[in-house]
Formats: sequence, structure tokens, C-alpha cells
Amino acid sequence: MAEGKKLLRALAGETQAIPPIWMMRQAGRYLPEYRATRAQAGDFLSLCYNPDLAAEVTLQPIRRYGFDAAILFADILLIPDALGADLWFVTGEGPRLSTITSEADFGKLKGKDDIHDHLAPVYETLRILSRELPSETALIGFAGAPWTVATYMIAGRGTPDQGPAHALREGNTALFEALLDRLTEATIEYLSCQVEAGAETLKLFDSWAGSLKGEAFTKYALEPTKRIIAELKSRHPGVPIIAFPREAGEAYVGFAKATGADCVALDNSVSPEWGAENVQVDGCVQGNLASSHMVTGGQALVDETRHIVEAFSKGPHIFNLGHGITPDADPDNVSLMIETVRGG
Ligand SMILES: Cc1c2[nH]c(c1CCC(=O)O)Cc1[nH]c(c(CCC(=O)O)c1C)Cc1[nH]c(c(CCC(=O)O)c1C)Cc1[nH]c(c(C)c1CCC(=O)O)C2
Repeated sequence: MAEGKKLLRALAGETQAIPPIWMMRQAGRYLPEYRATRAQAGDFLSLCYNPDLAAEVTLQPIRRYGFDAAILFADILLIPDALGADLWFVTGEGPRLSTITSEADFGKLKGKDDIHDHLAPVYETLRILSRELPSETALIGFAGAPWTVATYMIAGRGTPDQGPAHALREGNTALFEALLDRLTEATIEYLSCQVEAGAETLKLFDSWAGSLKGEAFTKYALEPTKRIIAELKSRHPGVPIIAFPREAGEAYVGFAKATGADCVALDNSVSPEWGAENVQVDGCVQGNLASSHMVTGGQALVDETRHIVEAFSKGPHIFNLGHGITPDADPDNVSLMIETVRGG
């Protein structure tokens, strides 16, 4: 048996009989202990910026389930907050930000090196976690990919079709590209500090990559990811990086090679057989159980979990959901998924 943490071994390309497992949004509202700590913090952002409580909620799902990895508790929208955009969360609705639609709005943003005072609590959370995690549990740092973060900054909120961001991309390409550049550069600095604070691997969430097509996908999803990965690998040789260009479809093919990512996370709109044949050929893949199974459970959960493990069994694989677990999920279904992956 090879040495080291299961998650890092998968990222290094090792095929394992039982894949490592963790879950997007594993620290979240489906857990009563998360809801209690969040109430103690007051609100979601106060929780993100409180290192002791953020470390506590990161550890909760590790204690309860023994996942192979812990993901830093934070949010992809802390970067716009650190750059000086206003950010708040409306309960039951989601994030709200000041919008960026003009050169004047963009001109108010801070520079890439002026984010660290604001983000210092996040680095402290990572330092606490690297001391407190069990020795077999890998620590994942993360950021949003520039395009996805830009969609929220431009619209000032989540949007079903990323319409405002596409409108700026077409209507004022220079401003749109300046924003993407600023985000790319700030993300490099942010993730580099996360590695220095103890993150052992990094994940880039490009949740809205699927709404970019063709050349726009290459320019605004693939290229910024490639640039971030190249710079991080030159500063921190050997740090493995997971890319998640969600709903990229056919554009998942070759994404690892083109960007230098060590692992590509797949959403559940592609079948595991397709993923094995077209994406896992290039290296490690992560995914891709539909998060709805965490609500519905039962034999369908067991069957689909086995199906995914089997389909990816010929190469390096990290078991995960295709997207974050939802607040209405049943914690017992998470146990059933883990038992199925580990126990057959
Ligand atoms: C788009 C995006 C965001 N945040 C994130 C993404 C990319 C992944 C994805 O597509 O889901 C990523 C994220 N958000 C959160 C994490 C922490 C780590 C983890 O457990 O995965 C991570 C990695 C905590 C969170 N981020 C948020 C919560 C819920 C906040 C609460 O406790 O009320 C958590 C646990 C809030 C959030 N944050 C964001 C939105 C749109 C919302 C509101 C929607 C919602 O409530 O689920 C932005």
C-alpha cells in the first residue's frame, strides 16, 4: 500500500481500489451542528471571517463522517469583498454585491496585492486546520475562477443565465477583460497565501463555465485557469490543483492537459462512462453523484454510487457529488453513500 493521504495519492495519479471521498458543501446547512455554529457567529460572512468558528465548521463533517479531505470553510465571493466591492447575503435568497458596469466602478477596486489584510482570517483558519485535522485528512483550499466570480460582480447577484456578464463581455470587452485580469491576479495571490498557510491542494470553482461557448470558453474559462495554475505551480512546485469547469460538456475533454490541472471535477450532466473514456484518460477525475440522491436516498443512491465507483475504477478517481449538497439533504444519506463507497 502506498504512503500518504488517499486524496493526494489520487491527485498524483494513483488508482485505488477504494477511492478517497469528500463532498462539495460538506460543511453546510443540512448539518444541525453547522446551523448551531452559524447562529453563534451571527451570519454567514461573520462565520467566514471568524477563524475559530470557520475551522470548527470545517471539522464538523470530518468528525461526523471521516471524509478523506476537509475543504476550507469560506466563500468564492470573499475575493470581491477583499477587492472592495460591497458584499452581503440575503437569507433565503443568496449573495448581493455592488455592481461593476463602468470604468468608474472598476476604478474603485483595490489592487491585487491589497487584499491580504482583509483575507488574513482565512489564512488563520487554514493554519488552525493544518494543526487540528487528523493526519490522514487532506486540506483543500479554494477560490472561484475569474469568470464565475465576475458574473456575480457584474450583476451584483446570482443570475440564471449570467446575462449581465455576457452583456458586458460583448458591450465593453476591454472593461470585462480588465476585470477578469484583476481577478486572475488577485486569485493567484490569494491561493498562494492559502498554500503558505497549509492548504495541500487547491480547487478552482468555475460554476458558470458552461455558459461560455467555443472561443469565449477558451478565452475566459480555460485561459485564466491555465494562467493561475502555471503561476501557482511555479511558486509552489508540486501543489496539485483541481479544476471544476461546471457543465463544460464536450469542453471537459482535454481541459486537464490544456490548463495543467491535476484533476478535473465533473458535474452530473455527464455520465461516468463518458467521463472515464474522455476525461479520466488524461488523469484524475472527481465526481459525480447527483446531489439529489442526498435528499432521496434509498436503493437508487446505493445503485448510482456503485455505478460511479465501478465506471471510474480503472484510473485515479476522487468520489464526490456533481455539485454542492443542498440544505434539504438527510445526513443519514451521506453515511449511506460513504458506506457504499468504502464497503462495496
Ligand atoms: C457560486 C459559489 C458560491 N460559493 C461557492 C460557489 C461555487 C460552488 C457552487 O457552484 O456552489 C463555493 C463555496 N461556498 C461555500 C464553500 C465552503 C466549502 C464547502 O463546504 O464546500 C465553498 C467552496 C460555503 C457556503 N456558501 C454559502 C453557504 C450557505 C450560507 C448559509 O449558511 O446561509 C455556504 C455553506 C452561500 C453562497 N455562496 C455563494 C452563493 C450563490 C451562495 C448562496 C446560495 C446558497 O445559500 O447555497 C457563492
